[in-house]
Amino acid sequence: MDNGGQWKRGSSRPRWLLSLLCCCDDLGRSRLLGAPRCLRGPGAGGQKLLQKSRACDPAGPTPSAPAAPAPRLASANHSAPPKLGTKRLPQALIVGVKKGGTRAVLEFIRAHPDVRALGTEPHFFDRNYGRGLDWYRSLMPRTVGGQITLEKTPSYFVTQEAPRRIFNMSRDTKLIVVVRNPVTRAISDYTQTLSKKPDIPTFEGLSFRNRTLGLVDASWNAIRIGLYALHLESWLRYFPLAQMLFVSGERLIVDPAGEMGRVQDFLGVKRLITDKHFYFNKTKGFPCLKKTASSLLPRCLGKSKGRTHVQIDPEVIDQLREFYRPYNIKFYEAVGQDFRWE
Ligand SMILES: Nc1ncnc2c1ncn2[C@@H]1O[C@H](COP(=O)(O)OS(=O)(=O)O)[C@@H](OP(=O)(O)O)[C@H]1O
Repeated sequence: MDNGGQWKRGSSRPRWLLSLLCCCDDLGRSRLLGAPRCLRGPGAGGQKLLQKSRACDPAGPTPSAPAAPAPRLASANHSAPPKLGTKRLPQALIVGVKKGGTRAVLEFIRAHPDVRALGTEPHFFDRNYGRGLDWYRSLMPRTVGGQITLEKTPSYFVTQEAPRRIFNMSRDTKLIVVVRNPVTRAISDYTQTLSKKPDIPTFEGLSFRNRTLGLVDASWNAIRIGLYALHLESWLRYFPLAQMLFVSGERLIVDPAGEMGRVQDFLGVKRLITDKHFYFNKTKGFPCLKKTASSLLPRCLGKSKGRTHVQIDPEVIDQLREFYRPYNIKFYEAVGQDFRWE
């Protein structure tokens, strides 16, 4: 139910004014100056980079709007609306973890007027590094004044080279890591893979090198990603802990405003996203964004977020919980936060 916004029918704003105000972002949304939003179809919160931008009429879906011709601008060469702002390299990144709740954090924080975020995952610091920083910058949304540019690619957290590469871009980059109980995270990850490849072996089968001996296969990605303490070590070689924020994926669901308050403080922006922005959608079973003056429809995340998980043998869950316990404790100690996954 990833609803896009749409402009009110019967708007009295003339079409030429809309065309000046409406700059569709990567999700087909217009955000400037409380401008109308471009119509967005289901699933338009596209996860894939470089997929073609959705066609977006800058005037928005206004079939009943008066068909007045757009007034000519002073200079004869100006057929396109002026582009406001500058594309900047991100000052903050959501670096992980996959299936932690990264999309929720991104969508919630981009409701803030001082934050502009790329809606797709650019995978620059893992897969696309060879394309260079200019390419990376060109993907970014335009920002004005002190607005923060943000992107999220959850695989960065487990990419060995990512910390050094990000440090080389800017040692001041703020890093957000959304973490979740590694056992639930692994099941979520597996559930997603299974939805695309129904023929893969069972979760129970993939989790162990030898199940009878209780030997967990830590080389399986779904297990490996949850070894947060190990991955964290690579980041701490380049960044101080104070430059990292660890968001609880569990609290993000029960108290989105609380976790988003921490995110806003960390980014140094005013706490504008509060409990007034959220409602609990019973059908979805998750918090969603309420409609606001600039976002005319309430918005839940898409169908791939909040899926029903595959049923896993409870004994296997216990074995994995035991397996992760020492890594979790090490992680709590390193970050100074108890996530209560035990
Ligand atoms: N508000 C809200 N709505 C829907 N889903 C929410 C929300 N907050 C957190 N979550 C949890 O986010 C999980 C998906 O995590 P990610 O967005 O990091 O996934 S991904 O790595 O980008 O694929 C997703 O995991 P699953 O439940 O396993 O699907 C959700 O539990």
